[in-house]
This record gives sequence, structure tokens and C-alpha cells, in this order.
Amino acid sequence: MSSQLSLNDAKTDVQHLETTGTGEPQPGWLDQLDSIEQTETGLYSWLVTVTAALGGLLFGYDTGIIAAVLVYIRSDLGHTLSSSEKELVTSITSGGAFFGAICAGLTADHYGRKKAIYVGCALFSIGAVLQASAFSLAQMTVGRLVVGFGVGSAAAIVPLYIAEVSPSKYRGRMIGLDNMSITGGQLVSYGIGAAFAYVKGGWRYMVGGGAIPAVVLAILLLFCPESPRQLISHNKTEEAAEVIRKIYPNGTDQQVEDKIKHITHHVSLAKAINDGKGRWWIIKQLYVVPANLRALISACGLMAISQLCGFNSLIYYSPLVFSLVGFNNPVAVGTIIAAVNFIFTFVNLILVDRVGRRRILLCTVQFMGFALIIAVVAFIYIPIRHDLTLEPGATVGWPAKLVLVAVVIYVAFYSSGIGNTAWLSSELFPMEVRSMGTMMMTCTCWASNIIVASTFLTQLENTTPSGTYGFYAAICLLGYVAIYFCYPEVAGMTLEDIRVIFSHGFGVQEARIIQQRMKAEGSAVVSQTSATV
Ligand SMILES: O[C@H]1[C@H](O)[C@@H](O)[C@H](O)[C@@H](O)[C@H]1O
Repeated sequence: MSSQLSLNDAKTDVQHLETTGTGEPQPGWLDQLDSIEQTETGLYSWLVTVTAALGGLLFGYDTGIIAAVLVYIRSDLGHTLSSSEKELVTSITSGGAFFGAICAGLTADHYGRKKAIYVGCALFSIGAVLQASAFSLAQMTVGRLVVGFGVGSAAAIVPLYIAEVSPSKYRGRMIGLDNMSITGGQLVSYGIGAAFAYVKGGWRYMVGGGAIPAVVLAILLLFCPESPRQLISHNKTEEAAEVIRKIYPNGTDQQVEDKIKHITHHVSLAKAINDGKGRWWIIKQLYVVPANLRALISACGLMAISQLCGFNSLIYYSPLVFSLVGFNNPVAVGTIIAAVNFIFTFVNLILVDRVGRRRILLCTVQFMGFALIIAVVAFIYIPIRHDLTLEPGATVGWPAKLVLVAVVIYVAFYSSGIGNTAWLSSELFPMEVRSMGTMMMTCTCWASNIIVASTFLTQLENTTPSGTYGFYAAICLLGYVAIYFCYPEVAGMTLEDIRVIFSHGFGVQEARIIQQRMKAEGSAVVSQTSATV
């Protein structure tokens, strides 16, 4: 490809292609520019994706490891931690993630995806060292906060980066790999927790170990490219061409050139839409345009349900819950939960595009609620005192085993449904407000996560385990009603269709009609996640 290919040339070419003599767009011209997507994909983009997904692993590891730490930290910070202190060191990470996600979301366009991931690596490493060397609650809290900043930025940037370096036919699966590595990281953290359970000061190795994948990620990232979209957006067209050649090793020079024009078109479009308008203006559009507001309610509402249903009370505190009901190797029992979460994330990955988001959600959320009701009943028969200890002499009987079974069922339905599907809702937003809408969704995630993390133990003490899980069961059942009325099925729809359905209320009926029409026309149900550039 010639070196004179600049952003301006590409723009001119796009304009030329875009119009006929009458100024009408030529049908299918944009698709023609993307024929490189049909070529055989090489190993490169998979290696880049697996590397970036280490960011997801760190997110999972650092959120999951607190469970074992809380069991083994005992009085190493100078005194035995009270319930509210345990809640503080747990929820401060979610608080950090809230701000980390906002900062990363606001700066990633300007500084690039890779820089944001490097900053995440630095935060993970600094946080790990601060925690591992902590002898006071204050230092531990700061360490957890710093790690939280890293978690938030990884949660916001890694899926974005993967989406931009992956060929569209594998995009859904590659982003799914990030979800798998979050739950995989939680599983690894439980495994490490169990492995260091009987080592003196073992919790320091658990938290310090979080620095290892962060350093590995930082080193491997040196071999990864900046995303072509970012490069083009900063007029680095030649560099973008190099990256595109590596992602699509079987593309011709012409196809590489076309791909650049294709991305340039989308970049210019996005710039034109938000031209001269500040971020606040875009955020305002989410609220003042009724269709946008409804999309925001659906996306953020689903995310809030996915957190307020109490799932992370298990990820963060399940060893405490299982020691409460009498199991004497609670971290090992908790590992079952993390393993089920990991395995069923994979089930979600396989089903979500085929079955559709709404159907999966409606089916799984009600069973989550029913499973929790079984746990509520079982807890009634376990003699737990107000200070969260068992009555002396109590043993692990059938109620404790029933709690474990109910919780495993709940987790399986969670991760095969709402746990991962909630992250897909960015597809509900029209392009001009998508990045800000996604940021709002991420903020909702961490804000509601903080509520669960910071209230769970107090709630157990004050309203008993049955009351606490009864509350979460109620959220699931209310969530079912909310999804039924407010969450339309958008799998495989064009952005225009999605815009139309939200201009008619929440568009559940309209979406059904469009889905039926699509089926009748035999159009393939393709994930919108994989359809965006
Ligand atoms: O998608 C993730 C996943 O399910 C994690 O296991 C959970 O900790 C997160 O809160 C959730 O958003």
C-alpha cells in the first residue's frame, strides 16, 4: 500500500464512495470496504486478545481474593476486624473501581487504550504491594482502594480494546473470553486462597500474588498494538495499516486499504456526531431524549439487578457464610461457588446469541429467586447467633448442605444469565451516546456493588441470614417483572431498529414483531456486540 494513504485521502475516498451524482448513498458500499473480514484469521489477534484478557483475570483475582483474606487475616492488622471493618476493606475496592472506570472511560479516547491498560497494571501492582505489606487497617484500605482503581479501568478498557483488535466474526467470542477471565480470575483466587490457607501470614502472599499477572500483562502488552481505530482517530494511518495486516494476515493490500477507509468512515461519523459538543452535552442527551432515557433505564436497571441480587456477597464473603453454617474448610467450599460461576459463564457464552438475551434472562432470574428461597428456609434450621457464630455443639447437618446446594443452583443461573448478559446492554445505546451510556452502566455496576459489599455482614447480623437472602430473592423476583416489561430483545437488530423500538416506550412488543420479521426473512441473528466496529 502506498505511503500517501493519509486520513484525509481516506476521508475523501469515503466521501467519493458514499455519494452518487445525486448525493444518494450507494447501497452496500460500506460492506464492500470490509471484505477483509471474510479472510482467514491468523493467530495474532487471538494472542493479543488472550494478553488483554489478563486484565479481566486481574479484575476477577483482586475482587475474589478478599474472600480468603477475610478468613485468614485474623489480627494481623493489629486487631481482629469487626464486621464493618471487613465491609470497608471489601467495598473500598468497588468504590475505587467506580472512579477508575470513570477516569479510564473519559481518558481512553485521548490517550489510547494501551496507556489506560498500562496504568491499570501499575495500579494493580502498587495496590498488591501496599496490601501485602500492610500492618494497619489504614494501609490495607488504601491498598484495596488502589487495586479498585485498577479493577475499574480494566473493566472499562479491556473489552473496548479487544473489540477493536478482533476480526468481526470472532469479536463476540473474543469479548466473551474477557468475561471468562474475570470469573476465571475469581476461581484462581479461591484456589490460591485454599493453597495458602495453612501458611503463616498466607494472606500476604494471596494479595501480593496479584502483582505477578499485572507485571506479566505489562510486559506482554509491549508486543501488542494500539487499536487500529485509535491510531486512525489520531491520524496514524500507516501504523494502523501495519496492525491491520497483522490482524488479517491473509488480506490483500487493497483490502487493508479498504479496511482503513471503513474504519475512517466510522471514526469520522462518530466525530461528526459529537463535533464541538462536550461530554456533558452528550451525557445530557441520555436524559433529555426520551428514547435514550429508556435505553439507559433498561441497561442500568439490568446492571443494578445483576448486582443488588446479592451475587457478589458470595464471591466476597462465601467462606464466611460457609464457616457460619459449620463447614470447616470454608475456602475450599467457596471454591465450588467460584468454579460453578466460571463454568456457567461459558454456558452463557454459547447460549446468549442463539437463545437471545431476554429469554435467557427471564428464565434464569426467576430460578435464582427460587433457589434463594430454598436457602432462606434452610437457614431457619441453622442455629446462628446474632454475632454470626454457631450455637456451641452445632454440626453440619442437612440444612447446611441444603444451603450449599441452593447457592450452587443460584450461582449457575446467575452466571448463565444476568451475570454476563448485563454487560451486553451497551448495544441498547445509539452510537452518539454509546460510550457515555456504557460508562453510566459501568458506574451503576460499581455503585450497586458497593451497596452489597458494604452492607452484607451488617445485614446478616441485623436481619439474620434468612432475612438477608430473602431480600436478595425479592430483588430477583422484582427483577423478573422489570425485565418482563422493560427489557426488549435486541439480538441481531440493526442500530436503527433499536433506536425505533425505544421510541415506542420500552418497545418489548415492537422488538418481538421485528424479531418475528427477521426470522421470517431468515436473517441470521448476529450479536450486536460483534457487529460494531
Ligand atoms: O459479570 C461479572 C461476573 O459475573 C463476576 O463473577 C461478578 O463478580 C461481577 O459482579 C459480574 O458483573
